Parts: sequence; C-alpha cells; structure tokens
Amino acid sequence: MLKVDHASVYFRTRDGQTVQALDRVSLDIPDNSFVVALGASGCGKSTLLNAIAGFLPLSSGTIALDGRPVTRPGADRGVVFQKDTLLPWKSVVDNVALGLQFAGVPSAARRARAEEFLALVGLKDFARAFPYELSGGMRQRVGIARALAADPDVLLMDEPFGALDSLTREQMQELLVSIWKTTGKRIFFITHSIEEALFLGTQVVVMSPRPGRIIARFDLDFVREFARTGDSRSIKTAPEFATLREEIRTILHESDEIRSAAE
Ligand SMILES: Nc1ncnc2c1ncn2[C@@H]1O[C@H](COP(=O)(O)OP(=O)(O)OP(=O)(O)O)[C@@H](O)[C@H]1O
Repeated sequence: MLKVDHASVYFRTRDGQTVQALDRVSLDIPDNSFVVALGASGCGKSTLLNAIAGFLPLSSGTIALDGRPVTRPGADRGVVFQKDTLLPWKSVVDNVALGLQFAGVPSAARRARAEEFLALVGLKDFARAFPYELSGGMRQRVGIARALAADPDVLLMDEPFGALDSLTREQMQELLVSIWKTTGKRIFFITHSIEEALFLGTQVVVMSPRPGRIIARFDLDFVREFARTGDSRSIKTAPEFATLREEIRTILHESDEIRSAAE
C-alpha cells in the first residue's frame, strides 16, 4: 500500500506570501490499483505527485510506501512527466537503460532489460533511433519504458499525455492499460481530463484549488472492463460513463464557483 496521510504543503512565494498547495490530503494506492487525481490547474496535483516522488517535503502529514516512510526520491518510485526527459545524445535503448546504469547493472544485462521494456511499449524496432527521430507519443512511450525498466513499486505519471493530439492520446491510454494489466504495477496518474480519469482510474480523486483538497472520490470499473474486453468505444459511449462525466463536471464547476465567491 502507498499511503498518503493528512499531507499538507505550504509554499512561500517570492513576494513573501504563503500559499497552501495541499490541505490534509489522504489517499491510499493499493496493490494493482490505478489511482487518478483529477482537477483544474493549480489544485495541487503536481505538488502531491512530487511529494510522493520525494522531490519535495511535506509541511505536515506522512507518506509511506509499503510501510517505508518517503523522504527522498528512490528507485521504488518511477516517474513520467508531461514533457519527456530523454537525453537527446543517447539512443532510445540507452535512454531506457539509464536508470539501470545508475543502479550498477552490467551493460549487457541492462541492454537486454531495456529491449524487453521497449517491446512492451511497442518500440522494439526503434532501439537504435535517437529521440529527435520519434513523435511525441513515441517519446512518452520511451519514458514509460525507462520508468518501468527500473522495476519500481509504483509508477507516478504527471499529465503524461497532456501534450499529445487526441487520437494519439487515446492510443496511449489504451497502451497504458495493457501495460498496467501485464506488469501489475500500481499507477498514480494526474490529469485535468474528466474522460481520461474515468477511463483509466480504478479510483478517481477529484481535487479543488486553494488550498488543494480532495473533494470527491469514485471507485470505478471501466478500466478493468477495458482490460477484459479491449472495447473502448462501448465503454465511453455507455450511459453510466456519461452520467459520471456530468456528475464530476458539476462538482468541478461548483468548487470553482465557491472559490471565486470567496476571493
Ligand atoms: N515552488 C512553488 N512556490 C510557490 N508556489 C507554488 C510552487 N509550486 C506550486 N505552487 C503553487 O501551489 C499551487 C498548486 O500547484 P500545482 O502545480 O501542484 O498544481 P497543479 O494542480 O498540478 O496544476 P497544473 O495542472 O497547472 O500543473 C498553485 O497555486 C501553485 O501556484
């Protein structure tokens, strides 16, 4: 279990003001789950992910991964960002093997493992290509392969498909579900797309801004249904999907109106 317990984060801005980015957020990410944080810009989603990744300290509260307190970055948490962080002078396979190189895995073994994960993301034939030769979607797939090659206990994804065109984005969502199913990794995923959250999450937490709070939680089955049937169209056009989409849209709009009225 990855457990976030009453996590709060305050930032001091350059003009000396204090901003509360997270307000007592509690969240469980159990084994095999796909937890999605959904919310408008500025509601603290990245702050939460960065705290779980160990990139920034909590002001109060705790985060523990399988009972181990999270205090710094570690190989047990793999991170994928919206913007790829590939090294342009290294080939695709060497980019994927990078984390293994830092971990001291011998050269032949890390290449074999990198190739295995490139095959998992459908890029077997691009091992020797360089990042500039790849499309945005392909670069994100390399980033996912790199994060998975280090065999993390949880995959943390910060709007990984936010910069992709809508068709590629849907293809990447479906690929990610098949990766989730094959590897059994827990995933914590951030998005501001209601549809993406509904399609991917076994649990969706809806956040509101200033201060960042969880205002609603949904346990869902669409992703398991897709993993079973492979039929995304019938899921996204189902009446239950549309009803939930409207329910969440209403929650987000109401929270925004309350915040605007308070300012
Ligand atoms: N280093 C920082 N210093 C000061 N304020 C910060 C810092 N990082 C984030 N904030 C503020 O904290 C709040 C939450 O930011 P955060 O980036 O976590 O939101 P978000 O939901 O991920 O937004 P987006 O979807 O735009 O990425 C915002 O009001 C932001 O301005």
